[in-house]
Amino acid sequence: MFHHITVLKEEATEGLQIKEDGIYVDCTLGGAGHSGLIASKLSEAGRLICLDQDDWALDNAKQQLAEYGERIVLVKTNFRDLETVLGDLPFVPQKDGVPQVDGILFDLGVSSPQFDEGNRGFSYNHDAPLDMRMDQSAELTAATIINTWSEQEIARVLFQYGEEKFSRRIARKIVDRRAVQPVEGTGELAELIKEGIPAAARRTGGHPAKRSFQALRIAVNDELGAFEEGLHSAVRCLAPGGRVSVITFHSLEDRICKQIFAGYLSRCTCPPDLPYCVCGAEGTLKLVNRKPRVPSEAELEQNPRARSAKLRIAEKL
Ligand SMILES: C[S@@+](CC[C@H](N)C(=O)[O-])C[C@H]1O[C@@H](n2cnc3c(N)ncnc32)[C@H](O)[C@@H]1O
Repeated sequence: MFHHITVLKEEATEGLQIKEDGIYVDCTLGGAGHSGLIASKLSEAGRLICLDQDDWALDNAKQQLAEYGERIVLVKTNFRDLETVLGDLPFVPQKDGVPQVDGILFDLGVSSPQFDEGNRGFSYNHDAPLDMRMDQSAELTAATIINTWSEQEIARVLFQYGEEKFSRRIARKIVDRRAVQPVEGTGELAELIKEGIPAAARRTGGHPAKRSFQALRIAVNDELGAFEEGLHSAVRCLAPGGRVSVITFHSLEDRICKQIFAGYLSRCTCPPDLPYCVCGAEGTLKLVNRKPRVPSEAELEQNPRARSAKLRIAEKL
C-alpha cells in the first residue's frame, strides 16, 4: 500500500486556479494526492499530465486515478525534460513551437513510501544497500559515491547539499573504511557518519546522519540541477495567466525557487503614470504570494513531516 500524506494539498491546488477544461501538469506525482484533487476539478475536456521518475509512483497511480479515465496521462520521466515531454503530446497546444499549459505543480523531494521502504536506501533508520535512486534505472547510486568518489568530492557533497559542518571528518572516516573494505549498507554508513561527528555535537540537530543522508540523496538524483531545469521549462511552458505552484522542503530548494522566480519578475522602469510599459522590461511572471505559505498548525499536528514545507506560487504574464 502506497501511503503518502500530501503536504499543503488544498493550498497548492487552489493556487493553480483550476479551469475545468484546462491542461495541467503534476511534475511530482508521488502518492497522487495533489493529482487526485486536481483531477476531481476537471471536466471530460480537461487533462492532467502526471510525471514521476519512480516506477512505484506510476504503478500506484494507475489504480488510484483510474476513475478519471482519459483525463489522466501518466509519463515516466525526469521533470527536467518537461518541455520535450509536453512537446510530444498531440493535445498540448503550442505557441512559437513551445508547448502551452494552464498550470504546473512541483512538490519536491521523496515520498513517504520511498523513504520508509527499507530496501530503497533513503533512510538511516533501516539497514539497506546504499542506493537512494528515485529512478530505479539510473546509473549513479549512493554506493558509487561513497566507494569511488574522492575524499574531497564526498566532503563537498556533504557540505554543499547537507550543510554538514563536519563534512571533512566524515569523508575521512568513509575513505579510511573503504580502504579496508567497501562500505555496503546504510547502517554502516550511518555509523561512520556518527563517528565523524564529535560527541558533543551529536546531541544537537536530530539524528547525526540526517544532513549527510539528505546530501547524498540530492547528489545521487541531481535534485537541484533537475529542479532548476524543470522550473525554467515550466515558466516557458505556461500559457499567459497560467500558474506554477512549488512546494520545497529545505533552504537549498527554496532559494533556487525564489531566485528563479525573481529573475522573471518585472524590471520595468517606466513612470508609474504611464498606462503601459514602454521600457521593454515588463517581466514574464508575477508573484501570487510575496511570502511563501507554510502548513497550518492543524496540518503539522497530522503530519510532522510537513514542518519544513514552503509553498511559492507565480503567474505567467
Ligand atoms: C513529495 S513526493 C510527491 C507527493 C505527491 N504530491 C502526493 O501528494 O502524493 C515527490 C515525488 O516526486 C518524484 N520526483 C522527485 N524528483 C523528480 C524529478 N526530477 N523528476 C520526476 N519525478 C521526481 C519522486 O519520485 C516522488 O515520487
